[in-house]
Amino acid sequence: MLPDIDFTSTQSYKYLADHYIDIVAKSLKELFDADDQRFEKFSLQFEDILLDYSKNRIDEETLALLIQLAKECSLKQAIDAMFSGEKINVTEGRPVLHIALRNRSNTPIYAEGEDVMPEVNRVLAQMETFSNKIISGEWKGFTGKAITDVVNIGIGGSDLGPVMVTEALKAYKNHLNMHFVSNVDGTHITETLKKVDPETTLFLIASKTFTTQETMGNAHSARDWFIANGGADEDVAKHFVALSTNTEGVEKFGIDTNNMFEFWDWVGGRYSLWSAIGLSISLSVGFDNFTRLLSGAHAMDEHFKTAEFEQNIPVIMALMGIWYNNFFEAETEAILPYDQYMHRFAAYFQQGDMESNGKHVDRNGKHVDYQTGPIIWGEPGTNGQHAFYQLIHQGTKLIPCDFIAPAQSHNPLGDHHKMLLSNFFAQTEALMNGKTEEVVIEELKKAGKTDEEIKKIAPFKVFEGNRPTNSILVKKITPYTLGSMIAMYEHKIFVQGIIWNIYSFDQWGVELGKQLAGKILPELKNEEEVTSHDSSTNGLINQYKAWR
Ligand SMILES: O=P(O)(O)OC[C@H]1O[C@@](O)(CO)[C@@H](O)[C@@H]1O
Repeated sequence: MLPDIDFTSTQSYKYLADHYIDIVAKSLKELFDADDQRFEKFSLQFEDILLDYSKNRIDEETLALLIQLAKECSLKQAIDAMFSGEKINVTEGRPVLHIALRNRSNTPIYAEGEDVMPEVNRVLAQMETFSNKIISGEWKGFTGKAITDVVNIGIGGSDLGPVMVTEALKAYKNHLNMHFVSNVDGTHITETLKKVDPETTLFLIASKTFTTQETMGNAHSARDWFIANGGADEDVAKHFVALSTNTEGVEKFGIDTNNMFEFWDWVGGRYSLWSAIGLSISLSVGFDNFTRLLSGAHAMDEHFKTAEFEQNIPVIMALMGIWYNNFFEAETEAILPYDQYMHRFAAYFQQGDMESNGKHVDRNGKHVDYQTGPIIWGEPGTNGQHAFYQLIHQGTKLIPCDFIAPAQSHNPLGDHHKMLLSNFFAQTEALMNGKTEEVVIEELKKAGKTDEEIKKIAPFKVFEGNRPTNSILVKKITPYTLGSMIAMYEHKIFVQGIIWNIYSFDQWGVELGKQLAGKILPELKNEEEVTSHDSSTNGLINQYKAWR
């Protein structure tokens, strides 16, 4: 079972609260000036991934206390509980075994007493065979043509992972055109269908539950379009496949269960890209690259499961986050990949982190009296520098940032990669050191400014610095290293949930909005004035009716 510990009552928490007073009085610059071994002490390498966490507001005592906190929260017990298939998703009564989906060593992993690996491998084999048929052109549409376009219809974990990975691995993609439809806004499916030919398009209906309003709505519209453009009912099997846990729902929609790629309840939606939900990835970059993605994640799983906390990258990342979230009162974390292919990486972990740890009751159902999950956001560098770095550098909010960059580019064009990386290195240095008023004044004098001018402008040009960052340098973003990085963040999220004593694998918070939308939808289908809600909701609905 999961431990049940209030981390704020632990000894290390109390020591950390005291220690915070000391550490906050020291600037990062002072910490670096005092110890020329900081980089060596506060960086870890896992295969081709380097985590430099030395630009954090920590010293050796901080790290020791944070690790002690993890131990006092019985983190190892929790890790073992997940990997051994215990039902740690307690409110849904399920194990959490996305690690089994990428268990390339094939050691037995048990869910409810049954080794899940034979089924995992069956679906992987099905994905391989199908991917090869589509990619090779062996699979034909209803007019005998090969498939040229794949449309994945899904939302949340049935969309964000496939989108992020197919974008991040675009350098590996084949001839198939990939499209992703998620929003129930008719624009999304309409704009996509304009681009594809019913004779050569394959639709993947990706939905763990096969009940999600957006996905079912889009799937029915896609099917209607297919039939209206030459397809017949008997042709649906050649152009529609389902990725789901819900066999009955798939059959009810009218997809042949031979065209169903199954996954299981012990796979959370936001942790499902490793499952049949990853079929679009396999189609886009080939099954071999999909298995390399799995292998990279598996390697990180083994690291997470076995490494001492001091050497454990996901644990260290998690503890840095706890330090800022619960002691520095930072409310957000930015993920800033200096790689254009990784442009959806932060968006992916908006669901991954915020749907996992955006919880306000602990595992006893008691309202917490401390902060839990942070707000996750971010955009690729260098674009973010021209959008929100002003606030990160000179704003009043503390924003811990993860800077991510590949040493090698897939597109080594002229000096572009050196320019990109010069910014990657410079930003964390600038955030750490800032720029003092003395230096500002010196620069303004050199620029020939008068004392009067200097007096006016200098305060606006001062950078406090002392703004913490992690730097994650990866040799090259490949299917393998991407898999490792995704798993690295997944396990960071897990660790934080354990320390905050919350359940990270349910998502009851997404239900109320859906429930109320279900009540409002029929009200929108008539012309009557609506009075059943508060005055705001009534007013909005009635104005909509007047204007439509
Ligand atoms: O895969 P499906 O069952 O269609 O769910 C889609 C998404 O909807 C949720 O908001 C849950 O309702 C996410 O957790 C999930 O990834």
